[in-house]
Amino acid sequence: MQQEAPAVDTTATDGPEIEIRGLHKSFGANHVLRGIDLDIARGEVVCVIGPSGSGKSTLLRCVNLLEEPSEGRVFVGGTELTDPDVDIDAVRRRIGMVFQQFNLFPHVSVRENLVLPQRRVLGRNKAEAEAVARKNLARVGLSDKSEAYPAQLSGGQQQRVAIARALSMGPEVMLFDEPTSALDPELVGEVLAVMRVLAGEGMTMMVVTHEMSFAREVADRVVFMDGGVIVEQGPAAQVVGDPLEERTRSFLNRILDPAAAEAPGARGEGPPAPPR
Ligand SMILES: Nc1ncnc2c1ncn2[C@@H]1O[C@H](COP(=O)(O)OP(=O)(O)OP(=O)(O)O)[C@@H](O)[C@H]1O
Repeated sequence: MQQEAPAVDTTATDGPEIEIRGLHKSFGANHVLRGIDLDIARGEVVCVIGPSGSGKSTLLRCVNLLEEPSEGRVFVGGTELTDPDVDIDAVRRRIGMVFQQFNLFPHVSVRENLVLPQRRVLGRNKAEAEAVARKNLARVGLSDKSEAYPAQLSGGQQQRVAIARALSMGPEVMLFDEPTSALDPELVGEVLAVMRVLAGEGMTMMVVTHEMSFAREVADRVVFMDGGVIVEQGPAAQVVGDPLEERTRSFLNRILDPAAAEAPGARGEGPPAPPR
């Protein structure tokens, strides 16, 4: 029987799980990524922050070749995605991606949203796909919604289904592109809680987010991008708490509104909201 890959394979490997070298991406005359070098270790959680248009989503999309880099190399688990001879579909299966929009199939149940991709893409039999679906719905706390349709769920629940769907494919790494940006504020926490559990399990994660609380509390490393380059990176306590670069500082000042931090009722610690 075909087994689902474990969330983390601690037996492998020496090199980084994600390796990005000299990555450039242009859309016509718009040179969006201007030489990105980034290594992400197995089990590491990296948050990518930066102003709108700085190239964060494009970077993420280049990591699973939803966008084709104009120049540079990308490796996942030691396999070069940018090698023209690579079986890109096979490599992509090792990479789970969660978007701002959940993109669930609206006309089938939650359970079938998890089962169908496993059957179509991985060729799993029905019983096995159902078992994996059950396991991953439990993992995101939605076992009781298995027979519901997406429209019957809240946005937070739909995003948790989208995460469970990605996990059902047994990925080695998970990419999150602003996974909470489309959610009402009261629903953000439940999605972050699921991501926090995954991080605790040792999943390799690359997360584009404006959620500074998540970056501070969960990320092993924060990468600040501006103008298509990495301006600075390091532990969240440094990059978010005490940035070295003026560009990082002014970005953080813009999003972490000091007025809100000092508002009556604020406790003076942790990031104010909004933005989160
Ligand atoms: N498919 C595309 N075709 C043309 N231009 C694109 C495409 N995707 C992104 N861009 C451009 O690339 C630039 C960077 O966009 P990107 O979405 O990567 O930035 P971002 O940092 O993720 O911004 P945001 O925080 O607003 O999502 C923008 O100027 C955008 O218009």
